[in-house]
Amino acid sequence: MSELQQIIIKNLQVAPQISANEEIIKRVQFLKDYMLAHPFLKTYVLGISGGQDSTLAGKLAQLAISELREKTGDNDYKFIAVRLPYGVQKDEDDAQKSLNFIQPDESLVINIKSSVDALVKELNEGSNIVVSDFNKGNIKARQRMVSQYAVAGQRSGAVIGTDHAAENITGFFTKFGDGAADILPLFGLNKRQGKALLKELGADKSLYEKIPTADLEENRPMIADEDALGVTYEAIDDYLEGKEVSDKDRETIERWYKKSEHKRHLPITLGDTFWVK
Ligand SMILES: NC(=O)c1ccc[n+]([C@@H]2O[C@H](COP(=O)([O-])OP(=O)(O)OC[C@H]3O[C@@H](n4cnc5c(N)ncnc54)[C@H](O)[C@@H]3O)[C@@H](O)[C@H]2O)c1
Ligand SMILES: Nc1ncnc2c1ncn2[C@@H]1O[C@H](COP(=O)(O)O)[C@@H](O)[C@H]1O
Ligand SMILES: O=P(O)(O)OP(=O)(O)O
Ligand SMILES: [Mg+2]
Repeated sequence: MSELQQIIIKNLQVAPQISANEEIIKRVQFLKDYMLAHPFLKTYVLGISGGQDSTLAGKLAQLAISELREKTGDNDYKFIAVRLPYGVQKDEDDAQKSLNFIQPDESLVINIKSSVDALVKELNEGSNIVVSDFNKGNIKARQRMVSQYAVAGQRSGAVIGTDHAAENITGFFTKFGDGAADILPLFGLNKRQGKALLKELGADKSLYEKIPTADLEENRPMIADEDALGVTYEAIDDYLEGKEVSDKDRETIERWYKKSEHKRHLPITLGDTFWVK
């Protein structure tokens, strides 16, 4: 294993082997402990897309909140699931399947289309900035962030993020979009470990075998993360478990890792040295 691979595994806290059951217990406990340590907080808020990660994070959050209610007798504790389609979502059925599995205390729908389109129009007509389809995709991700924080702000909530090691390593998230959150219950897991947790939780296969997509671009609808990245999650997961991968896969993974270093830090300040070559 190269020195960089060892550093990445250590930084992203990935274990080569896990017990799915123990990971579920540990992560549900983490969500409960955080809330109990901050009595002002009463809700967890999370966007549910129909993908693997939000299904898992949502289920863990609902389990944590249900247990908190039972333990404290405080019925203000709630998990709030938020559907955030841009117009009509192609895979809405999957999102409904995910909600059905999670059984959230509350379920909201905030359509981000009008606000995203209004900003794109204003940029174009007011400032002559023509927004590309790719950049518009990142605006969608950031509008989802704004929406979730609006709900959290009204409901004494904390926003859950779904970032995990297999996304974090390549920086495959929109900076301050889906990358912005208050708490990350999937941190340290790779994609196959996330699948194992969903299986242990009794999720339908279709929920964890779904092809991962950010689905942000209109010119390339539902494009698979793996196609956008040029590397498979199998290879990324192997790399994160300290296994050998092909030279090509290693180069691709490490290129993404280096390019996205700035996303794994708070805004850069005087005195920061992580970026110095
Ligand atoms: N269809 C899809 O799958 C899809 C669509 C859109 C985005 N994505 C993915 O989501 C991610 C987001 O895209 P992105 O990374 O282009 O956008 P981003 O907004 O997350 O990050 C780019 C921004 O980061 C800042 N930045 C860039 N380099 C920096 C540096 N060295 N130091 C400090 N700040 C820096 C700049 O503000 C820049 O606009 C990518 O991984 C992309 O592939 C996927
Ligand atoms: N369409 C969506 N509805 C609700 N929440 C969404 C939607 N798309 C994305 N999200 C949230 O963002 C994260 C990251 O998604 P990626 O597929 O990894 O880009 C996702 O887990 C949801 O919480
Ligand atoms: O974040 P999600 O839930 O959309 O999962 P995926 O990244 O697999 O699309
Ligand atoms: Mg997705």
